[in-house]
Amino acid sequence: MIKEITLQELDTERFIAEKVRGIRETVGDGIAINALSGGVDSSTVTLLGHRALGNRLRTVFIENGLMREGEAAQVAGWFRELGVTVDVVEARDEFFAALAGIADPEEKREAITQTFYRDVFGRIVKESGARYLLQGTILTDIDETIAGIKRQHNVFEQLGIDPQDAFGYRIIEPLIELRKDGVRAVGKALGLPSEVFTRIPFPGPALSARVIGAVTPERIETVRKATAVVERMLGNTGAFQYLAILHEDRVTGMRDGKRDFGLQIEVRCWDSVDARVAEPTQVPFDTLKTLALEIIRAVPGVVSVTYNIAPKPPSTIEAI
Ligand SMILES: Nc1ncnc2c1ncn2[C@@H]1O[C@H](COP(=O)(O)OP(=O)(O)OP(=O)(O)O)[C@@H](O)[C@H]1O
Repeated sequence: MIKEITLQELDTERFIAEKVRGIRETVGDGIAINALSGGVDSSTVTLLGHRALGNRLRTVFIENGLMREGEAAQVAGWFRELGVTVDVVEARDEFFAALAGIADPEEKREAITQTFYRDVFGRIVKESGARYLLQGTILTDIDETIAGIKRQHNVFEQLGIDPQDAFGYRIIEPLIELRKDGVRAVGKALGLPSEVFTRIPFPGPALSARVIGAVTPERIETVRKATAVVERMLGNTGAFQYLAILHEDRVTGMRDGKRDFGLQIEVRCWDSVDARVAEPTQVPFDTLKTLALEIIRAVPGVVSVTYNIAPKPPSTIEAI
């Protein structure tokens, strides 16, 4: 049973000092590695690990072909400013090959987990000589995995997987006693820029969580373009999260005076505190209309844009 440290109990400087010491003791004079997505958790772990190990921590961003527009360069840029080198590793083909022909949401998650940890990351770890993986697992990830709400792709023990056997490395999880608010406080104290905190949540399976049905490079590109428009145009709503989903069904539309059996994008925008429950944001209708026109203009093949007005539950925030 992991003992929670609440935000009220958290003394950030003491926490950082203890974790830095712990990481140094565990890794000794070895090498550690970590996977950075640019989210708050892995960003905080990256800074903690660098404070403890300096260049003996290798930080990797995996270009899996499922991330948002310009994301790899943006994340690497933030960390360059902080003096941390991020290796961007190209692995698009491997992820798309693993996802080929899969439409079922759970199978997509599984294909991504396997490709990520066993194939791509497993290989990187082997090549690096690292014996330790620093990971940004937080208490909520554990709770959700145990409760069966979400199969987090960074929780192994609870799933009966021994990473040492399965992948050949030991895992260090310095944030495991914290929830998101605690992680933010630690990240801030370590000097993470506010852009990282103000980023909206983004799912582990990345844009593949927003493509209903088959995942192909073309379908991901469609949802990537729609996502860029949604993030640009709904960024000032103050909403908890906003996203675009590409549907499987095609619908009849009209483009340039001709019938066009085209694509359908669903927009979701949520008010929520902790993602457990959520209400659709009351975005002004004019904004929604402008958004729809911009998606149709910017994303080839789209003839229909819908807005989800069902709450969570029974809806979910992401599509899978
Ligand atoms: N493209 C990527 N490159 C490198 N690591 C990644 C990538 N996508 C996900 N990860 C890793 O997988 C972990 C779990 O991803 P998930 O999106 O579920 O994040 P999370 O638990 O909210 O954490 P974070 O806040 O760091 O994104 C991340 O913390 C990160 O270590």
